[in-house]
Amino acid sequence: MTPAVEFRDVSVHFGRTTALAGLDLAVARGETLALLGPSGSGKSTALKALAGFVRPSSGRVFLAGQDVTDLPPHKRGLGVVVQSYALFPHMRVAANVAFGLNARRAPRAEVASRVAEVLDLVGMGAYARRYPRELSGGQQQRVALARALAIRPDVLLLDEPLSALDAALREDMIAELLRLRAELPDTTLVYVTHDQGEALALADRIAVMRDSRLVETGPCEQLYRRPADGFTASFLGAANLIPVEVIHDGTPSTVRLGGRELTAEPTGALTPGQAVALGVRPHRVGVGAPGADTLPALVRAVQWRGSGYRLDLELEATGGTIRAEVANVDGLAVGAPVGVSIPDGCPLVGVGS
Ligand SMILES: Nc1ncnc2c1ncn2[C@@H]1O[C@H](COP(=O)(O)OP(=O)(O)OP(=O)(O)O)[C@@H](O)[C@H]1O
Repeated sequence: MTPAVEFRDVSVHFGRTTALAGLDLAVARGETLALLGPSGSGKSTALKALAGFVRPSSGRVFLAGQDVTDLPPHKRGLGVVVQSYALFPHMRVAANVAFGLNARRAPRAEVASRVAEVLDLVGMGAYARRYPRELSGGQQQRVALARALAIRPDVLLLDEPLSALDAALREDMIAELLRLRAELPDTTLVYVTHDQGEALALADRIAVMRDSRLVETGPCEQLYRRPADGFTASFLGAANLIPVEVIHDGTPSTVRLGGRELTAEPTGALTPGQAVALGVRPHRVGVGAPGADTLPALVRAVQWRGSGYRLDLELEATGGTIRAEVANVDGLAVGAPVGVSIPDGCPLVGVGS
């Protein structure tokens, strides 16, 4: 089926800065794709190239199979929501939401009913007569969402829509967006965020970006559980990347870590003897008394995080430091020797990429 959105080898340069390098990416109709990456990785540039706010230096952008690279933003029929709400301060909520419809010269009665409909959809039906300054940040963002939805876009672009909101409101808005998502099953969503929690909660698929490039893309659960790339593993879930040696390639594979053998899930081709990294999330690292079955380590730092403790542990086998999250530390202090256990079945990352 023709993708709703497609980037074909899209690059964007600003002077000598490469903001986006050779992006190839397709998004299916009705799919929610999160573009996830750290600050400056090129996510917003990709979204702007799609919206028509920046022109690709090379490559083409397609919407429903149509090459829109040369079309101005208002001819692309997209809904766009940005971080800063960008509502018109001198217009009431209803007029803000009606803006795109009026610009398209929609009949007055249709505008009125459509405005009421989308305000209800985002739970803001009672606020039509207010001015933006009379609304909270979360309410303003809902209005911005209603304004983007008013034109019934096939594709909705959201650029860090929750980043101006406080943590509690952000949680509410994620729930709200999920509800909205269920009501608009055919609308394609492209969601830019640097927050892995938001991406995992909202997206069907995540595209991980780093240094202007697409690193890896896949369904959320696959990227979280079996990331092929070390950057994905550490960015999505803060995995420790522990150097290990391949002993036996297969599914599962066997690797050696500090004289111990573990089974691990390969995410690419392996050869015995190869040095690779095991991706182990902090909550899967076991910490206890030193013993024959464990890897010797020293506690380098202890932080209380409310719900538990975060430990930095120096592994004797590698000399490197790994992070663990445990419920309690029972008197463990900095400098104490401990025994670390790593479960079988962690993914081998950075293989073949
Ligand atoms: N108009 C511009 N002129 C010059 N450089 C730019 C411009 N816009 C973006 N860049 C640069 O391009 C790179 C990618 O920027 P982009 O805004 O796409 O990143 P991002 O991943 O969206 O980051 P953030 O999460 O901080 O918004 C950065 O190095 C940025 O400084």
